[in-house]
Amino acid sequence: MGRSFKLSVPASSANIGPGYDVLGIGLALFLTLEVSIDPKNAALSNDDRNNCKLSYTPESDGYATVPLASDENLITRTALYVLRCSGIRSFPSGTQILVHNPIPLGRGLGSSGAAVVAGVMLANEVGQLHFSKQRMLDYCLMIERHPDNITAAMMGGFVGSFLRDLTPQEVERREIPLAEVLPEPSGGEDTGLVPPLPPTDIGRHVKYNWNDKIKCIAIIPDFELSTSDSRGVLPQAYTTKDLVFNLQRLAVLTTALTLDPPNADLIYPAMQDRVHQPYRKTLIPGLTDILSSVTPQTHPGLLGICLSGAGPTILALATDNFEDIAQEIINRFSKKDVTCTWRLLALAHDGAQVSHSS
Ligand SMILES: Nc1ncnc2c1ncn2[C@@H]1O[C@H](COP(=O)(O)OP(=O)(O)OP(=O)(O)O)[C@@H](O)[C@H]1O
Ligand SMILES: N[C@@H](CCO)C(=O)O
Repeated sequence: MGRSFKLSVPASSANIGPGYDVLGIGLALFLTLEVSIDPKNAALSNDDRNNCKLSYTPESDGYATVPLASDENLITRTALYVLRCSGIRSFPSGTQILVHNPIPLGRGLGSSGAAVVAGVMLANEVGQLHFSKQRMLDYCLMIERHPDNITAAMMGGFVGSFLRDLTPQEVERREIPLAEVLPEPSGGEDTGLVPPLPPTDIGRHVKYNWNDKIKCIAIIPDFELSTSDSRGVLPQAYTTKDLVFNLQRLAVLTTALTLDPPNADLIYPAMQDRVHQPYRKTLIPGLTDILSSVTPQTHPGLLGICLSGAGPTILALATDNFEDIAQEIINRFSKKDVTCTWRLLALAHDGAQVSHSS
């Protein structure tokens, strides 16, 4: 007797200006997986050594480029890691997975966070592991090691998160290179080794309220910027002045986004940042100009503007005038020969979900 289920995981925008590696919001743009497990289909799955036939819908971002071998694809590789931590070496016989991914890859909208969350939830379902969302977060955080996108994708809503202090032994476990955590694309034999289990209860988070009048405009440049490259340009140390600048704004912003009516005089300055955006301008043509010249005064309805995650997407929060705001940013990017698309997105309040059909 076969079984099937569907997973959905929201996109996310991290940082929201001053909350580098802290704040995230789930966005109503969903990575979905349709999963069926039927031993009768085992023959169909024999193209893969881990019993898994993976495909993407043609409309998916990355349709032509993402690897489909289960030990190379980020979603299934993550799932294999979680299964192997529980002593399960592969997917159940006859596993078929159809992925639909509308989240643009490498643009700062949490595509990798959603893929990792989907992978952990996939393992939890196929392996019938019965993990809580909190324990699943631990597994996600072994792979994507900052909590902002992961927490927003798993829990949904507007969230703040941090990683608890770890003991020296736990630190050692968490700092194991990713290549030793995730199963290596092998083309060879499964070594049978049990990968390092994540420490328990690593991530702590809180869900803030959100004024639903505030909508998210994502202006998405047509080039990819990997998170690791975008983290690579950040300094190792900051001045007290710059840290205090961000902390003051962060404290005000988390409540400012809950107030009614939304107050642009409070939100716009509270979304300024001195920790990551100034350094990332070298990777994103026109960034400084866009962040400083599109304001609530030039565009009524705009509340605040920032880089989404590691970029290059720009996130504008607004109550009105969405098309004008997006078009202004698109025009400014086009002066730097960057073309863009844009989307108006609501908050995804609920985070990752699984639904069973039989
Ligand atoms: N649905 C998916 N299926 C397979 N691989 C994916 C998927 N989503 C993301 N990835 C992998 O993650 C990479 C993008 O991750 P990266 O962290 O650089 O960007 P991002 O997550 O989109 O941005 P940010 O973390 O700033 O929000 C892709 O190039 C791809 O290798
Ligand atoms: N906080 C992360 C989000 C991207 O994953 C960064 O800005 O690098």
